[in-house]
Amino acid sequence: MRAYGYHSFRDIQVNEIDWLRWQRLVDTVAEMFHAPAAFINQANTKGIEVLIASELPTTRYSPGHIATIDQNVYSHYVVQKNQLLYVPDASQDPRWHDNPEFQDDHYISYLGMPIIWPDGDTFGTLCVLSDVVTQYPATYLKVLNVIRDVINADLAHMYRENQLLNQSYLDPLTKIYNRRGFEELFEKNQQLALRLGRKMVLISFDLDGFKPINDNYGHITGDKILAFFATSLKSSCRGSDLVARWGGDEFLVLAHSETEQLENSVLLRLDEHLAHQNQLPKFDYSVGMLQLDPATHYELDSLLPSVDARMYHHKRTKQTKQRQ
Ligand SMILES: Nc1nc2c(ncn2[C@@H]2O[C@H](COP(=O)(O)OP(=O)(O)OP(=O)(O)O)[C@@H](O)[C@H]2O)c(=O)[nH]1
Repeated sequence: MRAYGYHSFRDIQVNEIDWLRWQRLVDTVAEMFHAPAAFINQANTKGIEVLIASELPTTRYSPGHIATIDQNVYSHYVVQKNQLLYVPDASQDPRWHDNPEFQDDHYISYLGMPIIWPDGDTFGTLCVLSDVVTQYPATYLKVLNVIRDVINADLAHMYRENQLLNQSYLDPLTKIYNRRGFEELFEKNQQLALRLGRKMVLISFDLDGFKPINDNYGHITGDKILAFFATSLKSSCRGSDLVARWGGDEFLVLAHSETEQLENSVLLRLDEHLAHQNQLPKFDYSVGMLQLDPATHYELDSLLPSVDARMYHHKRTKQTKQRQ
């Protein structure tokens, strides 16, 4: 089965206030259904990811939990069919006998509805799971439907607001975020990393000898190099990473780091991109990196001198080697 190619939620800004409202909705759903667990899940390239989980001791999955694309979980059905699914008793329904939610975690009943992006794609699910056989009355389904409509409306609002913001957040030459966009989205990404317990890494890039390139080949070629570097950098990162032109020939990336080697793989992919072009003069870059701990709240201003110092150290090391 193919991964869902939908937008990542991390591409759009979510205010803490929206998170809190969604948390209240999910907790209310669990309470109303007397259910041990309720969730808002997102279908993304990793599978089905829990975004919001009911805050109950009986809720077995936390935000960030992922059911991969090959696991036969209930929400895949809702997303793929884009329709409601009610399973009152999975033990009576052979479709679910290999579902780990049922087999391993004993969630025998499921009621879920699709949440929809404003462009019509399925965003994910609002769902209630139970460890006993259920027989929900029709009014319960109606109420869940109304709550789902509220979430759809919230999502549409965030999406539109984001589109407007994005216009003032983009650098016109390179079409990646500008300084303002990076500063604003840094905080949102930090909140999300904290919520999902994810490490992040801040990476600073500066092109080497860019002034002589401008002087020798002209400003237009300089512009093309900046645009090419930005595109290469963006495609070397994941959709959810924050990639920005900080100014001039300086770029910043804030990457969600799930594996220790993430930053190295970004650089490997970037070098591969840069090596596979022969239309523009060859150029190189210097890079500095800083690991961010999810439990610490950082101010961007206080991180920049450290990450820049690492980048300049790299630049000086290369310059020294070249002189030898
Ligand atoms: N073509 C072009 N050049 C730009 C743009 N913005 C800044 N620059 C030029 O980028 C150059 C950056 O110069 P420096 O910061 O000294 O960098 P450098 O020559 O790469 O030197 P090192 O960083 O020490 O390797 C300056 O000459 C700026 O005029 C732009 O939008 N387009």
